[in-house]
Amino acid sequence: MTIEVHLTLQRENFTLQTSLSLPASGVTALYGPSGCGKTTLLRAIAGLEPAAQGIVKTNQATWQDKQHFTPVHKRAIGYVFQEASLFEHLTVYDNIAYGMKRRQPHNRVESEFSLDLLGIRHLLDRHPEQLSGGEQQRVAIARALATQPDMLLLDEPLAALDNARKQEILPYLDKLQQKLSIPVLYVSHDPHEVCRLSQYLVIMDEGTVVEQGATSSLMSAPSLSGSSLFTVSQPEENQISHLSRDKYIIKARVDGFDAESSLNSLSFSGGTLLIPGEEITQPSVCVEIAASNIHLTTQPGQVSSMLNTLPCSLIDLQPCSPGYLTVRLKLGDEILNTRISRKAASTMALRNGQRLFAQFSAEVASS
Ligand SMILES: Nc1ncnc2c1ncn2[C@@H]1O[C@H](COP(=O)(O)OP(=O)(O)OP(=O)(O)O)[C@@H](O)[C@H]1O
Repeated sequence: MTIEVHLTLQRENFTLQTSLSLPASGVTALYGPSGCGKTTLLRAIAGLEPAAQGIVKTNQATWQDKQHFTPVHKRAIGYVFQEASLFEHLTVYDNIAYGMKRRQPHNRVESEFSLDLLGIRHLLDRHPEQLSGGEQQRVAIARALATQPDMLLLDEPLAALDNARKQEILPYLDKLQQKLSIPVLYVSHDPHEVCRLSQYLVIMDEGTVVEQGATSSLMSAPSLSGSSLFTVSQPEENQISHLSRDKYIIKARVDGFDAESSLNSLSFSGGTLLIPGEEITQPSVCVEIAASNIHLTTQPGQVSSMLNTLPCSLIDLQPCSPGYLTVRLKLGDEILNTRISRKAASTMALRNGQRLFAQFSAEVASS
């Protein structure tokens, strides 16, 4: 089953034109530059943009088509904005009870369940001003879930939080995405959040959908690899060092932890990754690999301080700066670039299509 969203909205200086078939469960991230129309799309799905024409269909109902338009209060939607916008004069309990009054007749999400899932049971008697920003957002999500929606819309729910508060709330969002049976549409500017929380990804630009697909495969799609959408660049000091400072973000599943050597083992399409440190408790994480940290060898068995040695194939070599070449590599489904001197490329007799081994260290990405 899918959610069908085919909408057009004409504003004076902006046109939204989207055609989407989204998974009816899990988290779909809407990602794209500021002003590309992410919020407008969420608002149109919620029925807050009556001028938007087209079709919005969920598993449960048709909210909009040529013949009819279900008003916003009749769409079974939970909507959370950047700011928690709780009722200041009400306690946490009463804020959530307010959501329960707007309950849809068919129950899908238990309020009790979301109190525990979001870790807010101990906050029920407090007022919003007695809560941290992260706690306020968790209450706002619980209030939205209390309406027992068929779909949860989260519009950059972490954008107003500082990094410490973001780190505090992310594990709750991890749990939410594992336990909720309803679909979640999650707007974000942040590739780390997209990678960590979503299974499906919609990339937008100028009111249209540029790409859509599984997050793990889209993040490394060749068509995006040059766009820096999912590479994290530090400010450039000079052009030559630019490439060597890029980082790649890969979504990996956590498979196990070896307590003796404090080593996490994770898997992705390219094989098994080893990451030292504390035990990772989430089921999946985003992993960063610095392009400058990728070393190439023609043999797998060479001893190295890099923990990971994975087979890859060389797609092509391009000149990038005097004495250097950019090497494009395919590692599982991922496409990664690294830089190598012309001299090393000639010593290793590198050629397109060659099978190589990439040695690198990886770390868990922090948002
Ligand atoms: N109420 C409005 N009236 C007219 N134009 C609007 C209105 N709200 C947004 N816009 C315009 O519509 C376009 C899309 O805005 P929207 O807020 O959907 O983008 P966004 O991708 O969510 O941006 P951001 O990431 O900065 O929140 C922008 O050009 C914006 O200026």
